[in-house]
Amino acid sequence: MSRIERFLPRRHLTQVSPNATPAQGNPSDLPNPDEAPAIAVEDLCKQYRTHWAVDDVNFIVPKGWTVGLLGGNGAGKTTTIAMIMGLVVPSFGRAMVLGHDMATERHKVLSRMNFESPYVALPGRLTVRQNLMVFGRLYGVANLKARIEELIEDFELGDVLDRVTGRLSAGQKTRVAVAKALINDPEVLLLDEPTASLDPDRAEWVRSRLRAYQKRRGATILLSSHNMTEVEQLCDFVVIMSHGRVVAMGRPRELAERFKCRDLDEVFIYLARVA
Ligand SMILES: Nc1ncnc2c1ncn2[C@@H]1O[C@H](COP(=O)(O)OP(=O)(O)OP(=O)(O)O)[C@@H](O)[C@H]1O
Repeated sequence: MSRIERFLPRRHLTQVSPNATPAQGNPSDLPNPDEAPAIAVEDLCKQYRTHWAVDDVNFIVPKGWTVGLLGGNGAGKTTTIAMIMGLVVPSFGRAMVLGHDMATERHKVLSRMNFESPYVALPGRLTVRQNLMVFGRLYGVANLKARIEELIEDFELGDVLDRVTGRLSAGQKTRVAVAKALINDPEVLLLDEPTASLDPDRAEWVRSRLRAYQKRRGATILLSSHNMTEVEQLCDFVVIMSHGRVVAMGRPRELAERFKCRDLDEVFIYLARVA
């Protein structure tokens, strides 16, 4: 049995096939079934009092893939991501990143990963430049000044660099937060609704920056989003959750065919009503 098959969910639909190709990649980008996935979520559960926020979730994210974690409000996406980051300890099961159990060994892997969410604010009283310096030092970035200069150029931060972060517009804060998330050139990037507060034009701009980063770095991205068009554009594969459980997995187009829907939007609405 290959490593990928070991992570097959017990009850739910298609897992990433070892013969699959990332949609955004090229045919040589087959996931190696014997290579450890970048992220492996195994029998993951989180109980809050009597409520199971995450209930026996299994999936993998092969190296270099972009996987979307979808589901309605309260489905368990943020709790799953928090366990993958090692911020919430699972009640049962484990979340592995680059071969390390995040509940016990996150110190070994934190410098190789990063996170962005518009709901997690950067320190508001620091200027943008100070925030980038602080997070760069926390992540132990070598040649930090040069890395910050690259990010200023990539994310067009020159005009806000010496402004206090807390007083920026939502769109400007998102640009800074994505730049912060890339400061350590992460191999694994977790994004919780990265474009939630942006207008369509800015959202597309951020997606283009993320695509460029993923391509240059070969990074692995796990992305939660309520924007199905965004997911179709960015993701090779999606995992859909409802009430703490995985209810469907597959490539966006395959899922639409499987559920006889026109697109992922319709799949989402269908599963939200029946799952
Ligand atoms: N710290 C907590 N204490 C108690 N219950 C919690 C806690 N965190 C999350 N929950 C509950 O767990 C469930 C899953 O929440 P979670 O935030 O993971 O969902 P989500 O899929 O990210 O939702 P949304 O799309 O609305 O952000 C919800 O019912 C929520 O109320």
